[in-house]
Amino acid sequence: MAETTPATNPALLALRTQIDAVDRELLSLLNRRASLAQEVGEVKKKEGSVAFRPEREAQVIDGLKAKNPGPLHSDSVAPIWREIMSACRALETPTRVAYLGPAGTFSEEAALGFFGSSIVKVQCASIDEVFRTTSAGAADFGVVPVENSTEGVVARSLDLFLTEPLFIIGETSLAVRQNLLRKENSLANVSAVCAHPQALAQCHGWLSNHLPQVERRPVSSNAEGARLASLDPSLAAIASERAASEFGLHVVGPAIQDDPHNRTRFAILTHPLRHPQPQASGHDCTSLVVSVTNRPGAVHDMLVPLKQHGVSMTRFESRPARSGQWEYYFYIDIQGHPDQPAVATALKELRSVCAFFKVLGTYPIDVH
Ligand SMILES: O=C(O)C(=O)C[C@]1(C(=O)O)C=C[C@@H](O)C=C1
Repeated sequence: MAETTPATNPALLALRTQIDAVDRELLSLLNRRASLAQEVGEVKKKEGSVAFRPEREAQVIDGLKAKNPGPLHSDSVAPIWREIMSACRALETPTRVAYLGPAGTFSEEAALGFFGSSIVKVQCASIDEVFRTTSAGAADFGVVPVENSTEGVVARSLDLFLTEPLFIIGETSLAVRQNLLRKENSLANVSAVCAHPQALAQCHGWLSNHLPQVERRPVSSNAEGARLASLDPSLAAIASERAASEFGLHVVGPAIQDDPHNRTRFAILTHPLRHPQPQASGHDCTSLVVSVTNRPGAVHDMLVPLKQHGVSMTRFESRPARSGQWEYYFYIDIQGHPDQPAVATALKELRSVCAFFKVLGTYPIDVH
């Protein structure tokens, strides 16, 4: 049974006294760290440089994970230090982050996971608005989904990378657990299931088995679906547990995604005039979008420079170029940073064989 009276066990009391002392030491150390970050902020202001350094944050976390003696689990190191650095960064300058809202979306979870919770949240109504808000400078950074392990690419994000003047400075990925949420604690008499089209697709099998006759209603985000379900008891929504508590809904179907390993990858965007490209962290990725003229062997030729210079490719996606000529844009991720001579040479040679070539960004590989 849960403990309801004050603890009297002397061993427990003694241990808690020690924990209190350690916490006070930690607080004092954290404040020392925060003062140093404030001084770093002053130095950066004088030299006119930016506060957020994704490569430095990645190195801090990588370094601590490598030296962690335990018993603290290594997976706990990244979230703890992300929060510490988020709080320290907020003392240097506010970080305004745009993402697909409202509160409770997976995009919000990704934004908080990447930047920590000491941010200014800028909630947007669509992926287009995240790009526009970040381009216009109403947010310093934007967080957009780019790929889901069940459903594939998020086409709108990839298309906007082509036209918007933003570049990628980071990535983060989330395990996506979808749940059926309702105001009533029952699966009976559901008139429609409201969710983002990606979520409806990720739960296709479960919906076909459990609610075969029920309308599937696409809405702008899962959290918007949850908001609608909180207003109309006949509706159900597919969304996160966070959204359930945000909108006071019951989880009537937990983990209903067809793939138990369902993950979504997000890109962190910024404007090149407001933020420089991150410096090399030692574990970096470079994202590009290219096209080649439609001739036999063109795609093969395009990849030869990567092979010749030993640069490994971790992603290769195609999207129709909408020219009506069966032409495609290829979204490519390679490992490495253009500061590395082999990467720089491979990119130079690749550019020379492409009809279109744009570097979308260079950034530290996700260290969660
Ligand atoms: O090292 C810096 O440049 C800092 O500003 C300090 C710090 C940190 O708290 O460690 C905070 C923000 C930056 O994004 C990187 C690291």
